[in-house]
Amino acid sequence: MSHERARALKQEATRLESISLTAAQLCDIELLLTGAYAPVTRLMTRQDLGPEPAASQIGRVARPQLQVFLEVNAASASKLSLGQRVVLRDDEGAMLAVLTIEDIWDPRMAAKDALPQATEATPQALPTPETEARCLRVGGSIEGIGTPGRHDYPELRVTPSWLAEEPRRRRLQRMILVDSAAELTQTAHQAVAAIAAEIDALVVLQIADDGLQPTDLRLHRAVRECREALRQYPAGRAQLALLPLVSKGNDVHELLRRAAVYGNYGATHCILDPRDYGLGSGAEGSAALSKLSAEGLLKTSMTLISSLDLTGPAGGLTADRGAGRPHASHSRGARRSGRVPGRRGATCFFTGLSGAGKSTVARALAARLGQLDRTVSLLDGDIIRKHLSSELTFSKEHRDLNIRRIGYVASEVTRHAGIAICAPIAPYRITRATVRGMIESLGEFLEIHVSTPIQICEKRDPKGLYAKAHAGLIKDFTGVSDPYEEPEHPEIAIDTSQVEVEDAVARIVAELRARGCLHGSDDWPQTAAG
Ligand SMILES: Nc1ncnc2c1ncn2[C@@H]1O[C@H](COP(=O)(O)OS(=O)(=O)O)[C@@H](OP(=O)(O)O)[C@H]1O
Ligand SMILES: Nc1ncnc2c1ncn2[C@@H]1O[C@H](COP(=O)(O)OP(=O)(O)O)[C@@H](O)[C@H]1O
Repeated sequence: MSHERARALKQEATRLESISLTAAQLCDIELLLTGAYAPVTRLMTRQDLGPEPAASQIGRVARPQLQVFLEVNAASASKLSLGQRVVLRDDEGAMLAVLTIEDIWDPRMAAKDALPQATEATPQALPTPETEARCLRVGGSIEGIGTPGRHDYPELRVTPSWLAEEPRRRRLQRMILVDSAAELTQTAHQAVAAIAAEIDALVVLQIADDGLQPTDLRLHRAVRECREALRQYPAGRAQLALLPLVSKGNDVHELLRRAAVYGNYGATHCILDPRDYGLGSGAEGSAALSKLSAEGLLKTSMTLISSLDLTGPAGGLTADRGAGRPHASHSRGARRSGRVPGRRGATCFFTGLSGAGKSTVARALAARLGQLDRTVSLLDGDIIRKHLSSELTFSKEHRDLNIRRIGYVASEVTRHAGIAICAPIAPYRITRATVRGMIESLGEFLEIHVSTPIQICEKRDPKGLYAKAHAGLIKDFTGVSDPYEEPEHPEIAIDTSQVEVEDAVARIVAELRARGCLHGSDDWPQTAAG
């Protein structure tokens, strides 16, 4: 999309009703926008979906392979109507796409009671109070404004068009995509390597992002295990990919959805465990996969391979999990007190204008610390306001109360030798000093001023808030109609118009290490192949 179109959409989006997406919905939108759901490129309407098949037909061609629509609760749906344009946002409020609504329906209604079809121009009369708990489905075309700001493993988050070209760039004929690769045993990886050599294929070890936050160590462990597994393959013949897939179930529909996505990422073959999709094990599972292929439910070029002993305790990479982990020898008591070397508690307190880059750098930092096996509590301004401080306004008193609450939670995390990452605006010097006073005696306190100039923040305007503030639609907006008092002596200052996210993170990690909050050296490999 051209810059002009993106700017126009952003401008329009500031006036539109919003839908806040869940992690799974965010992944769906990303898959639609990148072409990973091709030929589906929009949120489907009832017409796109076709008639709902009877249960006995499931598993036959009558059922569309992909079913991608938005589910919203009835309260949100009551603000929507056919033809309306709405902006889709992530949990922080960043604008991702504009949806033009073409259909809204209640899946539990019989056809005769169904809501009007997409062709009707009139706004819909939607839910009454007794239907409040229901989920309604919404379909229509979407236009992307931005991509979700993912800063955990950017080198592993490849697009379908890029990955599909990778075998050719490496002069290989095919691509074997390994579903949920972190679960595979060492023996299974060796078997995959042998098949790949035979059919001249690149092996892609797929890690599903599963909507996990960068603070969730499960994601980092999966990446670590797959990086370890790469050693089973000859150089240049295998690659990791972190795909925006959240599991939608463990049945055949999920398998078909994944197979369609993998095909769009360029896979000619896919290795998966039929048991993960309720298809039985061994010969039974293989037969079920062959049947799906025979029914024409898979891309013709896609072969599902299931005859390997994929998972299990014997010989698995998982067998050595935990061995050699840092700090295994330290007693629990010592760890709790924060006296374990490299495990001192800390608060990284970001402060700066809206759009300065606090959340982006904070999330990337959380992901980096996770890679270094450090658990983190991320206290982002927007998220805190959604949960802990939902009743507060942006008056001076309420902003102070909000920051003191964040400070209190961060102090508890620091006291227990964790790392708290806070990313509010925190515009007032005195309140920031109060928080520093609450934490400094318990662990390290890093005030990180994200000092990006306001002109840059206004130009970025990822949530469209500056446009609204200038139009007088938001009052007391920091930097426009409310003050921001710059820190005088921050531990770190980062102007993100001059410093890349990775470099900002590296500076903070170095500072944490120098203060005894991290163990060992910062030597995790960051190559494109993982
Ligand atoms: N009037 C006004 N001023 C500033 N910001 C506003 C306002 N209204 C809403 N928002 C959105 O709220 C986010 C800032 O919340 P914080 O809790 O970080 O603010 S504060 O520290 O209590 O001042 C801020 O998030 P970031 O853009 O991530 O900074 C905005 O999305
Ligand atoms: N070097 C950088 N560091 C951080 N953000 C950047 C950088 N360059 C561009 N950006 C963009 O600036 C915007 C910052 O938004 P966000 O992180 O939500 O800011 P804040 O949390 O301070 O409101 C994002 O859209 C991000 O992609």
